[in-house]
Amino acid sequence: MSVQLKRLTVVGLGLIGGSFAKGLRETGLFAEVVGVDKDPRSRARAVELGVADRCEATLAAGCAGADVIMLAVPILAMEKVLAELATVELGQAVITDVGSAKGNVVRAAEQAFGAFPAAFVPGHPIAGSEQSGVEAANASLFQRHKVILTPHERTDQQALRLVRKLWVALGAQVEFMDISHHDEVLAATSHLPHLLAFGLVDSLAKQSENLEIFRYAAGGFRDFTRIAGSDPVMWHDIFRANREAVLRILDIYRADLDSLRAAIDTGDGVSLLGIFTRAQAAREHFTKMLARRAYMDTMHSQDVSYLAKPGGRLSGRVRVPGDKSISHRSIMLGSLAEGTTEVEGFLEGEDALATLQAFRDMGVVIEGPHNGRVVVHGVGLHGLKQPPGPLYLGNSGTSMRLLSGLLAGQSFDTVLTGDESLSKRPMGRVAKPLREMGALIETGPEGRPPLTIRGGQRLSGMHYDMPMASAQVKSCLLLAGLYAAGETSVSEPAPTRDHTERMLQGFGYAVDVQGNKAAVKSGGKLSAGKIEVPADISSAAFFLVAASIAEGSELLLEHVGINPTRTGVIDILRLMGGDIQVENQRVVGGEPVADLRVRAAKLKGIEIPEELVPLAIDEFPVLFVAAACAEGTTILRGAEELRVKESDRIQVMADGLKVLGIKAEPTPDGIVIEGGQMLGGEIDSHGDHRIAMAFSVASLRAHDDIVIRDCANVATSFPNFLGIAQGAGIQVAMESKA
Ligand SMILES: O=C(O)C1=C[C@@H](OP(=O)(O)O)[C@@H](O)[C@H](O)C1
Ligand SMILES: C=C(OP(=O)(O)O)C(=O)O
Repeated sequence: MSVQLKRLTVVGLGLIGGSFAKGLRETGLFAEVVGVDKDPRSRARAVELGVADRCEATLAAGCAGADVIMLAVPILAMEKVLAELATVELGQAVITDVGSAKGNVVRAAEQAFGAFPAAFVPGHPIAGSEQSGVEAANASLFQRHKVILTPHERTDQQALRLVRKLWVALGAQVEFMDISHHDEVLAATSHLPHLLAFGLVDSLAKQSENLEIFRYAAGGFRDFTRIAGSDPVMWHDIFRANREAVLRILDIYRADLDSLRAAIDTGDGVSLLGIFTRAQAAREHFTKMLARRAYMDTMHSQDVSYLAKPGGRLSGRVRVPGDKSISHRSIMLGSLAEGTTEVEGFLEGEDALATLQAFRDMGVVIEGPHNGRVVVHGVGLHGLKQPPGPLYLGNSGTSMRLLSGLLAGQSFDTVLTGDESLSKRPMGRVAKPLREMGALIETGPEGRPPLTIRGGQRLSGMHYDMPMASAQVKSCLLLAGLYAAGETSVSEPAPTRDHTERMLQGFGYAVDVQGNKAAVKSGGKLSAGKIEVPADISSAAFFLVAASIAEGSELLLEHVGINPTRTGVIDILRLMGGDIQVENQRVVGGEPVADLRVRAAKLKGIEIPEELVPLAIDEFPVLFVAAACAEGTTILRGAEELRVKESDRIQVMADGLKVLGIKAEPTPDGIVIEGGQMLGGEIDSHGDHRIAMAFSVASLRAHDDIVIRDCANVATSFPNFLGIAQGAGIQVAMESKA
């Protein structure tokens, strides 16, 4: 139990000061709460309303013997109050404030006290309301609101801890920020929007036909101008207090407004679309961020977990989302092409969206995605622009590796970053050959992200013999080859997915493929076209295994891409005794597509042929589940690449299968799995989407519930996995936290 403090003094009994006083009074942290206000009516009301125990008219009387003094006066009055406070005997009192700009308060404190007082903790609660005055005081006003504390370098740590504790006691979320950064951020996110709202309403109101205008002013006007109803005096004060920061952001906005004007004036539709699509995406991102915060609040930042109930049977027809590899490439090549590329069936998963956002950041106008439809306004091979900051690629290895090749040939520098999993994945495999071509690339320790790629280098074509079978490395070098002098060729130790080669050819760019070698020459151009993305066989794989292992199942998977460099999962399941029929084969946009009919079958353990490994590389987690349901032993070799995916998929799957009671022994380059009866248990997916989905499928043959932890990343490759899985007959759902 902490000791009760003696006295809190709140100077200024408006909405914020009154709410602070009332809230803390209710916590009982202080023996006494004293209010100071010039206005006798506010003082009387404060006592009547239980905001303060007593009130005083002067600082000297109110602050005597205070442990904490909160300054909640209007921001322009702060200077005067601080000057007066400096003349009062303050003892050990900690001082804090709630001003919406911090630089001016800090300067006023320095001036008043000679030097910034160590006991002063500047702060700013981001909470307000259209109401004002002590009558509006609300003890829960700050609950779940952010409070930004901007300690000065002289601020005492103990004082800071105390002020933080008070805000936390009021239910606020406390964050720390540098003083000038606070003022810049608030100028941009709060002050500028208020200025625009006040300005627009005034500007329209001054028009002679204003009555007519307002009569037709509907939702857009109302939404945009709601904040023009705020307190004019308070805002007048804020713009004077935060003058510099507001002017800086206002000038930036004025320049952008001029560009908008010019685009309208000249009929430049692509620029307008660019601005609107970028804004819409940013706004959506921001809404999600806010929603996630709200969600974390109530859920106490727990992970997303799945609960899979044992048993089930699959039936019906399923169309899984679009192919991830092809979706990435549709954005990349569409951006580098000349003309407009229309994409259908685009995967709206986080990985492909990370690629999309990266190209938006490099100035490409991209419409959508809307129901899988994306329109990319290509800028040509040399039309990308330097992004404003690092390109954040989330969980996506494909984005980072392919982009590194493409960016090595640009005239500008870029930095590529990713989430915790991507930050551990090896990038030396692309950095090394790119450097041999003349690229300048810095990596983090041990060749891991972030990658800094220096622009303006002259790349030379070369031949590279890949030490591992990797479509990402191959694609990376071919993309760099578009910018390298002469010919760039790559040979691979085993066939890997060839979507880059196919799509380049589809865009009219010559790729010379001879056996295991692919080559491009620079100097060509890409011509935009139409792309139809088939359903992703890597996502379909969960259902191929699910229907194979669940007795009595029959399922039709529609419109699945069956590019021969991707069909290892079908071959392996068939070797295990699986019953899969390929129906209605056709070629769509240069990629073979079919419907896959799968029926339950008695599976048997096999030695997986090594040449099938790269052709089923992403499907092994769920194939291991098939092996666990098969009779006998399944042996995998030559698959060490699985150890450097989103997780170490050999180890993580072995650990999970063991939890379920299956004998699974990892080897350096594979695994040995004995088929058997799966029990239930709790599995850690290590944030790996394919592990989470694989164990959801395992539940069909488990004896008990399977709880799968850390499943949020399923959205990277398979949005709405739960909905589709449930529809087909797998009893998996988000675990509800009772
Ligand atoms: O080129 C691609 O789109 C991919 C290639 C594979 O990676 P590697 O090249 O590392 O094997 C695969 O695992 C990944 O999901 C997608
Ligand atoms: C390995 C995968 O993706 P990436 O390398 O793009 O992260 C995957 O989706 O299984």
